[in-house]
Amino acid sequence: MATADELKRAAGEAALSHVEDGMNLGIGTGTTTEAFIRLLADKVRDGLQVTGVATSERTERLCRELSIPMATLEELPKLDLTIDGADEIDQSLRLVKGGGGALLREKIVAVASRKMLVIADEAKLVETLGAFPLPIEINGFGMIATYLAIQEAVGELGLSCELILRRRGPEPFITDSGHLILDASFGRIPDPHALSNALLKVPGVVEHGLFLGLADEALVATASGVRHLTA
Ligand SMILES: O=C[C@H](O)[C@H](O)[C@H](O)COP(=O)(O)O
Repeated sequence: MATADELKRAAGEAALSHVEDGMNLGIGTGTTTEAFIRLLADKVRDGLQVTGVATSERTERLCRELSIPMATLEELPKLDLTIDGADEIDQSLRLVKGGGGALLREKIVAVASRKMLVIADEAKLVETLGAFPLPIEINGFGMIATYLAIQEAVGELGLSCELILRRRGPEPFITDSGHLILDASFGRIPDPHALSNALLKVPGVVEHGLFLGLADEALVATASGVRHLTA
């Protein structure tokens, strides 16, 4: 029986074959992506030439520690490929992301990429999105007003959710871009597009963790091998 770490490594290893010499690569955030980064660093040491653009400060630090050449998105505004993890993946490759709080930069980088490849273990595959709490990145100004406006917007869709301010210890969690995160527990999200549109109409919402129509392919590691899914 493979452990979760072994499955993450298997997905990361499979992703390496999608990386070509000379690519400008968006590099995601999270434990699965970290397994990929370590394998990528070995390839770079062996002569593979890539330039990475990180989706978080945490990823930037790890890549630099491992001597992977890095650039900013300002320097490389168009990327060949982004490789990133996910918290949930449905059959249409719609995703929930942001468990690590990197959703905003992850989405900006994914949109700047010609292709997004998701890497994950099979525990991330779901029939319907929503069991994992949906991260909603909000501006700190008027937090309570934004909280109430989200509840109202969600209610208009006939949904209800528990909204919890993410914390790191006793303090609110602050994203790399200086915002807060509300984790929204829906149980299930019957219409992700409708929810996405409703959330983005709330002015205090900066971004949410629904990635719809962004992932092109996914490599999902299972006990019997890595499944290659396409959108
Ligand atoms: O903000 C974090 C990201 O969206 C991660 O890609 C996601 O939470 C999956 O992380 P992990 O590979 O650690 O399960």
